[in-house]
Amino acid sequence: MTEAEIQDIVNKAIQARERAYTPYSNFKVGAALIDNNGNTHIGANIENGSYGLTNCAERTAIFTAKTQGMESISVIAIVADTTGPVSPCGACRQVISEFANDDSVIILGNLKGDYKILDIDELLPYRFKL
Ligand SMILES: O=c1ccn([C@H]2C[C@H](O)[C@@H](CO)O2)c(=O)[nH]1
Ligand SMILES: [Zn+2]
Repeated sequence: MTEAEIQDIVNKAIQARERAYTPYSNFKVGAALIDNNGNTHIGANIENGSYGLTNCAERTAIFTAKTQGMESISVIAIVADTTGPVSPCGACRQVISEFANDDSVIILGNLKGDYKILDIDELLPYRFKL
């Protein structure tokens, strides 16, 4: 990916983050995903008063994308207001793994513009797969 392409998808994740519903943690996360068809999808974390029903930003984006015809993830960018690049939770790593392949580009960022790029083996080593 070019630097401009990286910035573009990270910016979309930053915009998606504004849609987060976080009355309990006040920790907003945004995600933007480009699927194998070249379509872009966004997601934000949606919390719930029962806490455990909270949906993370990455999973919101992935479930939306799958519903709209995604077969695999080409690129996913995830951002939060963290000191370094955001680190996705274990559940989200497993869900990303379900739709990732060896070429999937996973961009972890923050609002300051720090980012790191990983592949799925780096994000979730020795992952469960049927
Ligand atoms: O990978 C993650 C980890 C956490 N969160 C959200 C869930 C919750 O709303 C808030 C605090 O855990 O951050 C995400 O969106 N993605
Ligand atoms: Zn998560």
